[in-house]
Amino acid sequence: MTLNLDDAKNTAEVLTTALPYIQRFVDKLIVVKYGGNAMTDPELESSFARDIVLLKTVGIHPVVVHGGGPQVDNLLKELGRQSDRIDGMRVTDKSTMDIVEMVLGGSVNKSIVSLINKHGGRAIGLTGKDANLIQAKKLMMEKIGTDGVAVPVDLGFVGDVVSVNKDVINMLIASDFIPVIAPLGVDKEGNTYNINADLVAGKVAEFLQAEKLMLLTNIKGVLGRDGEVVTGLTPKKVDGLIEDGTISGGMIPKIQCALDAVRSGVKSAVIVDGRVPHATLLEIFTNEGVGTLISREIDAALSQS
Ligand SMILES: Nc1ncnc2c1ncn2[C@@H]1O[C@H](COP(=O)(O)OP(=O)(O)O)[C@@H](O)[C@H]1O
Ligand SMILES: CC(=O)N[C@@H](CCC(=O)OP(=O)(O)O)C(=O)O
Repeated sequence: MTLNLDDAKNTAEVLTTALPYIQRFVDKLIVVKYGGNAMTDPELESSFARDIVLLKTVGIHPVVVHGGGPQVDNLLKELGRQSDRIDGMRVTDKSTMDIVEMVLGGSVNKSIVSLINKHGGRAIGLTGKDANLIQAKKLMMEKIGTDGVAVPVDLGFVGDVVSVNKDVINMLIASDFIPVIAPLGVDKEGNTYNINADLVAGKVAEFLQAEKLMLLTNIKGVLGRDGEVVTGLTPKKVDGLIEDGTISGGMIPKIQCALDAVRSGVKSAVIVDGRVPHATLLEIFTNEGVGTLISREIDAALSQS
């Protein structure tokens, strides 16, 4: 086979374009939240796995936290059951918890691990229960009633993250593994909790002081009142958009986690369209990125207003 010089030049150009980004992120930790809605197409799943392997190969350290809400819904449906959601959180009774654990800690976790390993990575799957990775407590939620008074809402075995055992993750990274974490947590009494995966990803990024938190989902970014992608988000703006119903459902915990993460020291958080092939690479290796960026600079400057 003869070398096509034009093709080779293009390839070389693409590779050298990536160089400053590789230099910027080398040895840094990037937490990638892979949402259940982004796991819809085998080709996209493969491109995600290859992106993760590529990052690791060039010396960047990805930590994957995955969701799987739609996959849990599917099994519940097959079993003739259903569960309610309140502000994006699944109301989780004991038997729903068993199903959530089976799906997230079982089939979803293992299929991501297998795919990354198939592409040459060294992924290791774990839930927040392994080595007490994610210490949790019952999530307390309140809703404002029509009379303006806050009333407590019981979501069952839904957890909030108390702490993340960063030593376990750092040890895995030091041994060249790619941690793939299912969003389950455990409390001091040994109770298992179902935790929103965005929340887990945000806390993992925070405890590890990651360079970037990337939330992959099935939409081009945070959409405003006219359906446009919103930029320059401030806590105040976000509150307004939630209050008038522009931001709803699963986007509520997602945007709140992104804001919390940057306030707690993560350099930037981005909500990325996981339906774009190689979204992870495009986000890291281009200036434009492919989603709604929340950076510490924007947050600090705009939250004054
Ligand atoms: N203002 C908004 N901008 C973008 N998405 C929104 C907004 N409000 C609600 N959503 C919904 O949030 C969804 C993303 O949350 P979720 O379904 O939990 O995703 P994932 O499974 O990737 O975590 C979008 O697909 C969209 O339907
Ligand atoms: C409490 C709660 O809602 N937990 C989620 C955990 C999975 C998740 O967050 O999945 P996605 O990221 O794909 O939405 C659930 O049971 O669906």
